[in-house]
Amino acid sequence: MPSINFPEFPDYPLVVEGNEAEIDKLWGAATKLGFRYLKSRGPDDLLEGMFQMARETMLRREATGANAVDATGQPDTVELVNVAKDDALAWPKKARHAYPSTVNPWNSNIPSFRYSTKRHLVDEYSGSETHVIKNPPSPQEPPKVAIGAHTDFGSLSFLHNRLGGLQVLVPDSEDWQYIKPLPGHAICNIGDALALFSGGILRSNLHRVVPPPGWQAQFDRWSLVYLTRPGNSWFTRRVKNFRMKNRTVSPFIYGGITCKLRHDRARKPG
Ligand SMILES: O=C(O)CCC(=O)C(=O)O
Ligand SMILES: [Fe+2]
Repeated sequence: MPSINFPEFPDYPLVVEGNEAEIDKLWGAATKLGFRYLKSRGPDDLLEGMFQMARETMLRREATGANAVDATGQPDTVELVNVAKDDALAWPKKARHAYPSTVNPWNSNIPSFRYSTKRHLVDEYSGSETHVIKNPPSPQEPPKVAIGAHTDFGSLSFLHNRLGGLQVLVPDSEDWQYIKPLPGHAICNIGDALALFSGGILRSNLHRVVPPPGWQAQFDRWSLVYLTRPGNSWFTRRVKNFRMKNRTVSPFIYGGITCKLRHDRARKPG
């Protein structure tokens, strides 16, 4: 198996001070696995509040199985409550979506909605959102995959979970490995937008959620993930397809960077 630490714990104050060893650790985590632990400053009350909000919301409307988890079309087993950053910051005004009354009181309380960089200005509309996810114990043997293999669509994702079940595909292998939840830590991973912005140097790694291992499997698994996306002005724009060696190449501009997608099957250039 390739040697990779699962995952690293870069010490951010030292990174900011310019400590070479910690910078190397962060760089290694961002380029090899795309996942790392992040010491989080005690958001436990907030987490509990979000889970309670989602419990009340899900009592009104249960919906699972919106996505397939594998190539056979097997549906997922999770329930979600999603809150858009723009609505949270505009609350009690509506920015984009309407929510059940159980959601609104909590919307403006999420500190990670204040995450800000040049491409992620707090006041600029974007697709950033929080997902509160519930996966009930699986009645089936073997238990069903809860969320199928995927990469995250955004820049950075910040995940809080208490039970196991999150697995990453070990780079250059076919092995799935658990990422253990650690008290006082969030799990931070790189998504597709940051992988694109970096020209593929930063890694957006495949991951999935399976029912928690061992004795944990008897409990509902709750997790909260905040998915950041660049502001809407950092748009994606198709340029023009062209043919190359029997392939169609679709260049597009994303956040000012030109990227190229190659389709294996030749299509008529657009
Ligand atoms: O619940 C988890 O542990 C991970 C969820 C996840 O990967 C996602 O929502 O994109
Ligand atoms: Fe994910």
